[in-house]
Amino acid sequence: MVNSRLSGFRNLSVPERLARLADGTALTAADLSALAPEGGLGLDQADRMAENVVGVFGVPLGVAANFTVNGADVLVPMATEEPSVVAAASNAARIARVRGGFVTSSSTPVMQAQVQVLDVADPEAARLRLLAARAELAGLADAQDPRLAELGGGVRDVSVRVVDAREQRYVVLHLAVDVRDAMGANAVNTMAEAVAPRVAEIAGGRPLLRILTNKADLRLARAHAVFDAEALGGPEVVRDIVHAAALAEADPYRAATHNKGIMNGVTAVVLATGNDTRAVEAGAHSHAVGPDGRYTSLSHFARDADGNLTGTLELPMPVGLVGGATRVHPVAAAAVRLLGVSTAAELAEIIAAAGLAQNLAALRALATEGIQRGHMALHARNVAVAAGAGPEELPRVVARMVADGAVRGDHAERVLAELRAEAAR
Ligand SMILES: CC(C)(COP(=O)([O-])OP(=O)([O-])OC[C@H]1O[C@@H](n2cnc3c(N)ncnc32)[C@H](O)[C@@H]1OP(=O)([O-])[O-])[C@@H](O)C(=O)NCCC(=O)NCCSC(=O)C[C@@](C)(O)CC(=O)[O-]
Ligand SMILES: NC(=O)C1=CN([C@@H]2O[C@H](COP(=O)(O)OP(=O)(O)OC[C@H]3O[C@@H](n4cnc5c(N)ncnc54)[C@H](OP(=O)(O)O)[C@@H]3O)[C@@H](O)[C@H]2O)C=CC1
Repeated sequence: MVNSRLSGFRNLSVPERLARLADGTALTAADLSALAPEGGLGLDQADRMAENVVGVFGVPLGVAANFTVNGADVLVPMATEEPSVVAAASNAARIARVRGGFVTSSSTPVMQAQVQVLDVADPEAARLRLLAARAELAGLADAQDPRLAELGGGVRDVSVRVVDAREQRYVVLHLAVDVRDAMGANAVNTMAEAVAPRVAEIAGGRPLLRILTNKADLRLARAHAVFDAEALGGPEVVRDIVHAAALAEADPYRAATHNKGIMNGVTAVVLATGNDTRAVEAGAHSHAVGPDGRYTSLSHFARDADGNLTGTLELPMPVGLVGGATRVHPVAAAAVRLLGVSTAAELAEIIAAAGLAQNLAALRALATEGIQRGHMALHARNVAVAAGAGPEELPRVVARMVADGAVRGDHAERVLAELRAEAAR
């Protein structure tokens, strides 16, 4: 079993970190070479994944430490260009660990496709006719993907809505499909296109859009954790994190930033595993709109009877282990093996835990010393490089900027000039 408590991991060199991962995880030799600087996505592979390819864009892949999810330790791969994200996730997971880590759950992996029908004379009557034809439509859809049915997936429901829009009243049929371990977009889109002519015939109209909805509200992942008051810094910190979360619930201006903090964690794991970041982002933000139409926070924090902080997060999580780039991209395949997950549901739940961890780390920083100290100390490396610091100069420029409390390009240039003048003397 993996021990995610990687003490001192940050102080190792990259090859030392890789050697540490090789020991005690399911990573293969091929995975390790895919993670090495000269490994990864080759141009040939890249050329098959997208169009007009001229190169490969690298993004740092980090490993968040300290995660315990449902009683088992897990190492969480995160692909992100943003400094302090991996540190913050590890930091919050370390705090969550004190009280057992994250407890997660998820719904059945059901994605939905929509079929829009236009020019229907009596939309309400058409709705009832389509509902009466549910079994026929489900059978037609299932016939498109016999493999999915063999794997225990397939159509779970057929529903019909009448949508009053600017142009007219549309009949919109939904196919709800259990897509098992796929993200499922291609699978449900194929089904939607296949049933559309028959749907239009029954409704007495013209079919138009036949596409999945990214409001994947039937495919939810949830994470919960108790954060120990003392480990957080005391009862005042718990109190102020609750106030910070309350503002996010009430104010869309704050909610957008609060949710961006959650997505710092979510998107990094989604990208690392080769999943569709846009689909997950779209699902998350649509889920953040409550029944009253207001945009609010995806997570909730409260003080429990013992004075500790409890945090919960629920969001759509359309991610897969098959299809898309998940198996094609060698680094994504390595990331999945590092996680040790064998179902899309397990992956979805770990991503929810990473989102909650990220959110807690940011809120704790914001409710105490502010974001700049921890975040800017790590961002300082980028500022120093942009100012022209070489590898030898980097640690000294970073240390001076942090000590001076001035992590800025102009200050980096000044420090660099001073260091070079000193060296020339
Ligand atoms: C940055 C820290 C973690 C420093 O926090 P610290 O208290 O100085 O950290 P520490 O040195 O005491 O270390 C504590 C643990 O954090 C991890 N850790 C600590 N440093 C590193 C590192 N360099 N590399 C790898 N791991 C690191 C590591 O796990 C370590 O445990 P240990 O290994 O020592 O037992 C803290 O200040 C923090 O969590 N800040 C939040 C940062 C954050 O949220 N960044 C995201 C970017 S800001 C943003 O985009 C979103 C936002 C903030 O606007 C969202 C919102 O408004 O809600
Ligand atoms: N709006 C959006 O979000 C859209 C997203 N996309 C893209 O669609 C892609 C994801 O589509 P997706 O349908 O997941 O990909 P694929 O069609 O590549 O993979 C799904 C297929 O894999 C096969 N399969 C094998 N093993 C399993 C298993 N254990 N569980 C489930 N299926 C299995 C199934 O049938 P079989 O063997 O017959 O293939 C299934 O239909 C992503 O690249 C995404 O970016 C596309 C359009 C729109």
